[in-house]
Amino acid sequence: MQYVSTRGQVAPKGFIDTVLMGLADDGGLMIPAEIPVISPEALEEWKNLSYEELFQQIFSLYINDEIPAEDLKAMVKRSYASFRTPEVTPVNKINDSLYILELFHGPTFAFKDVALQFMGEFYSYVSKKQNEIIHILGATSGDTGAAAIQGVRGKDGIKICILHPHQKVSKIQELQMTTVNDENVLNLSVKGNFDDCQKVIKDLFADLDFKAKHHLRAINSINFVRILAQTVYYFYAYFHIDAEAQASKKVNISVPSGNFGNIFSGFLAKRMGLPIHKLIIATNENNILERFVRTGEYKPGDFKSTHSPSMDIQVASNFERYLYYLLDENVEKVSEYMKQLQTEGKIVVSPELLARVQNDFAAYGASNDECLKYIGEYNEKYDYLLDPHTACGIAAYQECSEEDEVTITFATAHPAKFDEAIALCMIEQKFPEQISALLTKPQYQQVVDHDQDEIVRELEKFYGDK
Ligand SMILES: Cc1ncc(COP(=O)(O)O)c(C=O)c1O
Ligand SMILES: N[C@@H](CCOP(=O)(O)O)C(=O)O
Repeated sequence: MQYVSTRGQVAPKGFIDTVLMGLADDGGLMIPAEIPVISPEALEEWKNLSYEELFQQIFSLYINDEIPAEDLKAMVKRSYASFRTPEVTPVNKINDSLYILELFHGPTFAFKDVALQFMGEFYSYVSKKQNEIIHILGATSGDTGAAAIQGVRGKDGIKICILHPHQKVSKIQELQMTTVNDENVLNLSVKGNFDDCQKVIKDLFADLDFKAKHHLRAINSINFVRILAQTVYYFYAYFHIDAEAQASKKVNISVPSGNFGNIFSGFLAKRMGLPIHKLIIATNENNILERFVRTGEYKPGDFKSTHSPSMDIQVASNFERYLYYLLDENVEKVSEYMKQLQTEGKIVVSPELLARVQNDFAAYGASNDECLKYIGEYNEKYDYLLDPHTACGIAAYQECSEEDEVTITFATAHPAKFDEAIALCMIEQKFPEQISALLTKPQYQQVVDHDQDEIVRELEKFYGDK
């Protein structure tokens, strides 16, 4: 398997080089040159695999022979040993038309752990095997940062710097990141929003001299390995709903979305042959993706702080990967559209393309009030406490699903991470011990202006010259 850039200016690369490259050197995003298609017979055989076995099957289609099978197996085992359930991502049946895939049983209680625990292992492996210097630079609206830090803290040969928007993440997210005092971790709290943080890191990755000098590696979903690791639970979820529902109903998946990484993994799984009916994009009031699916116009709007802060994102990084497929893998057109986004501030697709978008996705943006309404309603009716991001997923399921369909909604975080919203619903929750323990710990972070030069100076100090 070779990997190419959505903008076509990078020579094809193998798997490990693709992961090390992160953002493609031409400013695009790396994607597989061809997507492998799984036959219905093979899918049938995969149904009974454990999470770890499924992971191994899927990855073996993408990694060539760059990682020996036994090394991959050991990495996967270590990655999921820290999860609180052997199923890794258990499926919970709520009623005959709704299942919830719980993605929050990892060390930092959010779906990011599923891919980032593996990525920590992967970077550690590559650092040792190939003597690579791994200097991770990432941006977070709260969950990626916590999970990435947890995945690599204290690991030899790796340093990690995470930019998060100052006072725009939940208290628990902030504590998860900033109570870590390992020498290889730096938290920069940037006076700005997530889009500002993401722009800074993308600009730094695009500066190829700076990137090479400091050995910058990406952990955000600009990195294809994140996308691939996230496809595993789409397969797992589908295989773990009732056999009868699989056989007689259309199966939708509703995904709380922001940077478009999680749902793009679903798009990939569908192209690999997983029989998903509708992929439902669930957003909050930062509803650029919903507006795109409704109107064909992709235009970042004004940033809003909502009850689901991890999805407070206007510029969805992985949109470019989807655009590549929407434009029939035409790299010139992708480059043209992305340039247009920069110069004119928007992309508008033709009615024909819009029809294809609407065939690929349904979408719904939940208001703040709806988010709280569903938290209260599901707690009362099903005794199930939704986190505010999952509540947006539920709102989208309620809005976009039909009678002959069954929907799997992804629970992307544990409610304890977002007690600010839960408290507004007048619900008192009991925190898991690992979260309560954070409340009394000292914090380590540096507050910086949203100023690239100031951030570069901090990075130069942290990464050093080697
Ligand atoms: C809890 C939670 N839900 C949903 C999302 C959105 O996922 P994505 O950015 O992959 O679209 C995020 C972060 O992005 C998140 O942290
Ligand atoms: N919500 C995310 C934003 C970054 O997304 P990523 O998938 O590109 O890492 C977060 O929690 O940081």
